Amino acid sequence: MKADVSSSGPPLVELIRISKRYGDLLANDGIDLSIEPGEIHALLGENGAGKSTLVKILYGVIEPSAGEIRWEGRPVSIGSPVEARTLGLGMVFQHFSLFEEMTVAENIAVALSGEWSLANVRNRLSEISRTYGLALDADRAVWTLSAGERQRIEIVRCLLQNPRLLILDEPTSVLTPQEAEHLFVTLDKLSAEGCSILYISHKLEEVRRLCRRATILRAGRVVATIDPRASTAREIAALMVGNEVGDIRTDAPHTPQGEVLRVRNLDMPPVGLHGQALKDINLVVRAGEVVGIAGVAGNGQSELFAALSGERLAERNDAITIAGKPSGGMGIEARRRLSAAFVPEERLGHAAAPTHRLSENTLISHASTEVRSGFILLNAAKRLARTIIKSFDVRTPEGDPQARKLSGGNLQKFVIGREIIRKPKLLIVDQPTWGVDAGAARLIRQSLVDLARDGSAVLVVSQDLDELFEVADQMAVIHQGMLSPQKPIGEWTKEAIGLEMLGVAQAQGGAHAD
Ligand SMILES: Nc1ncnc2c1ncn2[C@@H]1O[C@H](COP(=O)(O)OP(=O)(O)OP(=O)(O)O)[C@@H](O)[C@H]1O
Repeated sequence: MKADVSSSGPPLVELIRISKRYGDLLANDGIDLSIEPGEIHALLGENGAGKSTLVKILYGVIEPSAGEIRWEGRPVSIGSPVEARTLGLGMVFQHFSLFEEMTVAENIAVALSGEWSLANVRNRLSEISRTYGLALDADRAVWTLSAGERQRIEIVRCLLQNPRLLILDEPTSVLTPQEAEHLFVTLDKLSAEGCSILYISHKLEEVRRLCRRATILRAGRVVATIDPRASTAREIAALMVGNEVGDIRTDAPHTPQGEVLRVRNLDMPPVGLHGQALKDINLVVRAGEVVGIAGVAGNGQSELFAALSGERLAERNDAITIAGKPSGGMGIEARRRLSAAFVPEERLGHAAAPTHRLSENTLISHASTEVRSGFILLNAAKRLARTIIKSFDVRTPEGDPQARKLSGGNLQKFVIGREIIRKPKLLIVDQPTWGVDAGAARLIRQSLVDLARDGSAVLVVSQDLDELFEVADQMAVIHQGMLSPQKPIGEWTKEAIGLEMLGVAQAQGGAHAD
């Protein structure tokens, strides 16, 4: 099933024997990759395989240690993102860099650093919106927009510069299924017009839908270039990790016990001008079960996490009860002492201190066992870090590296492992497998299910519906700070969830049969 994408002229871009060394680690090891004009080319690989490194080299963010880049057959050196854009490269990053208070048109004009007048931007914006089906209102302030609309701003910003190659890094992780489908139509159109696309994703079904060629990296090297349509998602995942990726086991009998978390009529005002208020949240998580919270990003998930973890305190102590104790007014440390553990969405900065070593990062949630009379037990911290690394298959560039040196997915495994290894009575985790490859996602999901089957209560907030259907016993949907009734997973359909996500069910008085 070798891929075949033929074209008469030279490829648009060729990466030849690209290598990047970090100390002893070869993050990219002699990578060859070529992209034809108009091709949608997938770049796949498990966490830490070297995808971000390669794309950063192509976009001029980091310098390769060796190798050559050719653009339409000519050797080029891409020293900065500005040079990359001049050449015809556009990149849509996972994290958007937009100014909340400014309008769509102002944000685009600012990003183009004065090359375009506001009037020009507005004209071209409506033209591009129409041509590519990227509906955007030039005068809306960014803070009023969904993640999908924000992503459209970034795409339009790239398109205004007529890119020849568009790089997209996990673009659908912030989108609803409908928005993702819409994006695919736009990408198909761009490709038909001759714009090439380099598409990084861990979602193999969408890669099969979109791409005719995929380059698969493992440990910094190209292990295969395939036509993804000729393989199943499972076969591609096996190529990425070097062995079979199985399904998760959830078959142990599900017998939930007593309540570990009870949320009663929780209200919380918004933080700042554009935060989301929480309105009359009710929720129960019992020992032995996983409860999922679905919803499109920005509907109050982070506010709910802050309220449940104690990063923000509730007005009423009895609004939140953990292990039988009213805890609404308790801070995070006091809640941890009730055997609760928390994994926030943002792993670097929030869940882990970037410039601290992994052993030091264990202190964030293990201080009670690693600090004695004010002294840090460094050897204990190092031992613990080693155990987490081993049990959760964290691939590290060196023995005890700084957190920032881990690839995104590997840091996620470390942070989740650090909490699960405590065997907490209650685990609350926000977006557990965001940016994580298929093998690691399976490991993380299995650990969550196993923790619940061992008697803990687990609350998973996730935008990934497939994930929730895989791990959750009960589910509720959050929309504009309100939570739908919680129901057993078998009673939900994707359609009913979609209606709750859009708030249609609430407007109709509930699409749920409770
Ligand atoms: N600044 C750095 N210093 C040392 N090692 C680094 C640095 N940046 C990345 N690495 C290492 O390079 C390897 C490749 O990382 P990279 O981020 O390219 O992987 P990736 O395929 O994008 O992974 P993910 O899917 O998790 O984002 C990893 O082992 C990572 O730990």
